[in-house]
Amino acid sequence: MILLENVSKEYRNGVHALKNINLQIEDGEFVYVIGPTGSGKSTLIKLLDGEEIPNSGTVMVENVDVGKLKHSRVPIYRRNIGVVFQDYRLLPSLTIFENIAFALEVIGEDKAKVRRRVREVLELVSLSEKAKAFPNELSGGQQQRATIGRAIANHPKVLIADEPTGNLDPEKSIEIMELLEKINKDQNTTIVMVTHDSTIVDRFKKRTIALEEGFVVADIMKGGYIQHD
Ligand SMILES: Nc1ncnc2c1ncn2[C@@H]1O[C@H](COP(=O)(O)OP(=O)(O)OP(=O)(O)O)[C@@H](O)[C@H]1O
Repeated sequence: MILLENVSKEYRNGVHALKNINLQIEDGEFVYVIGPTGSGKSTLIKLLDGEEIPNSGTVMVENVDVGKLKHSRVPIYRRNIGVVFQDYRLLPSLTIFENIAFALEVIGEDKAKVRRRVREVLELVSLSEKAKAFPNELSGGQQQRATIGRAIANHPKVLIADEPTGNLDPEKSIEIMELLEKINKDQNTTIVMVTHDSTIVDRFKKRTIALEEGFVVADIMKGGYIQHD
């Protein structure tokens, strides 16, 4: 479960990016976070993945008080959540197989187990044929599928995605959404996805949290309002 209680974030330059956010996201939910530019969406993601800490309030992810994590514990915490960005962030000098394997090797998994899991993940994201290719030999959609594969390799209970379809054309965006839905359904992975893409939000209906100027202004459950701050 993800729980934010009275969370505020003010950057050092005085910008109040998030103001008194209260949110609860249950295990296995698939939630969009939408809102205009500068409304605080990425800041919310950064609080969830431990990149930023709140000035006040509590951010709990799977019983971890993320805002109170020691700096040195953040990488360890991140191993148990998957993160996907708009710009893929694959390591260019490693093959797709190695990129996914790397995520498991750093947590000390043994080699045979890593190989088995990477093959499984490549199959799931439909990239088995691209195992030996390098990121720059893949299309944007394929690179994003590889990134998703890397993010879920360690069976995270939570997957956080910041504009995962932001660089893709509509057809490829649909493919990515279908993959995320499959992960959400088959593995019961909780997914929090920031998006600007209203076509996707309209087509794949899900709970939608809307931010404006750092406030949650709507929390819409597949079409019906459930909360308005
Ligand atoms: N590291 C930072 N230091 C100072 N201010 C920041 C920092 N990161 C974000 N901000 C400010 O905080 C506010 C919220 O930014 P945030 O990136 O969370 O918005 P966003 O909704 O993700 O926007 P976009 O849709 O453009 O990505 C903005 O006013 C932004 O300028």
